[in-house]
Amino acid sequence: MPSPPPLLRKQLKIALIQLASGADKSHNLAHARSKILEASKAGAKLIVLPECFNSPYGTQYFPKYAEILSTDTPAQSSVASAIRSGGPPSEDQSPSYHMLSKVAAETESYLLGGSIPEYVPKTRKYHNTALFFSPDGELLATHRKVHLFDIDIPGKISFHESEVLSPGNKVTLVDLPEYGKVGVAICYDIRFPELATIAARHGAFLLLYPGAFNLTTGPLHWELQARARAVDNQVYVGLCSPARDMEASYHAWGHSMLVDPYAEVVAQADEKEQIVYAELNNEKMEEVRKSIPLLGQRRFDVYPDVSKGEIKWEDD
Ligand SMILES: O=C(O)CCC(=O)C(=O)O
Repeated sequence: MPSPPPLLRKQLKIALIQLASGADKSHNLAHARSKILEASKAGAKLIVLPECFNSPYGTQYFPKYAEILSTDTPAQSSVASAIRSGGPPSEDQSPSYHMLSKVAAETESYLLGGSIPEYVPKTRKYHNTALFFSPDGELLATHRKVHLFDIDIPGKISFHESEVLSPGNKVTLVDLPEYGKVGVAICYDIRFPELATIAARHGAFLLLYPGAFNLTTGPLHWELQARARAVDNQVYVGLCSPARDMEASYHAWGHSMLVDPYAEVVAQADEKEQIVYAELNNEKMEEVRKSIPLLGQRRFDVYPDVSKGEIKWEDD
C-alpha cells in the first residue's frame, strides 16, 4: 500500500512570542512588531502571538481595545472571506490587522496574530478573534473563540467572558500550502478536545492555541491540556501566553510551550517575556504513529467519529 502523503511537508521552525503587553495599544503593536522581526531574523517561518496581545486581558478592556474587522458579515461566510470580499478594514478600524498583515509580508512568514477583541457593528457583538496571515500579508483565516471562558473557582478566580463577548461558531483549520494544515483555537477552547480531534482527523500536523491561563488553572492544567491534545491526536501543539505582569488585573501563567507528537514538552518559557523556538518535522509524527498505531485501532463500530457528520467550518 502506498504510504499516505506527509502531514507536514517540510521542516518548519516555529516561534511562540510570549509578549509583555500593557495598557498602551500603540506601544503593544510596535512592541509585537519588533518581536516578530526578531523571531523572523532567528529563522522562524511560523510566528505566533498570545491571546489579546494588543491589550491587557480582562472583560473590562474588550470594548475599549476592540477593532472592526468587517462591517458586513453575511450569513454562511467566515470573517476571512467577508473581509476578502469586502476588502480589508481601514487602518482606523483595525490598526492591529494592518500591523500584522504588513509584518507578515515584510518577514515573509506565516503569522498567527494571537487574538484581539473584535467588534461587529452589524450584530453589535464583541468576539475574541484570531487573525492568521500568509507570508504575503493576506488574511488566510480567522478564529473567533468558540468556548467562552466562564468559570468560578471559589476563593480563587471568577471570570465571565460571556458578560461582554459572544462566541464564534466554527472549527478552524488553516492550510499553509508549503507545509500542511494547522488547527487554530483560543485558550479555553483547548479544554474541549473535540475541536482538536476534528482538526487532527482532517489532517492538521499542528494545533495552535494563543491563550492566557492564570495562576490558579495554569499550574494545574496548562501543560496537561497541551500534552493531552498532543497525545490524543499524535500532533504538535503550541501554546502562546502573554508574559506575566503582576501590576495587571489578570496574572497570566506564561509558560508558552511547544509539545511534540509524543506529548513531550520540547521547549518552554518561564513567566517572563521570551520567544520559544522549536523545529517541527514529519518524521516525529510518522514515528509515533507507527510505534503507537492509534489511527488503525479506533473502534467507530463502538462509538461515533466526532470528525464526521455536520461540522461547521464557517461562522454564521
Ligand atoms: O481554561 C482556563 O483555565 C483559562 C482560560 C482562559 O484564560 C481563557 O480562555 O482566556
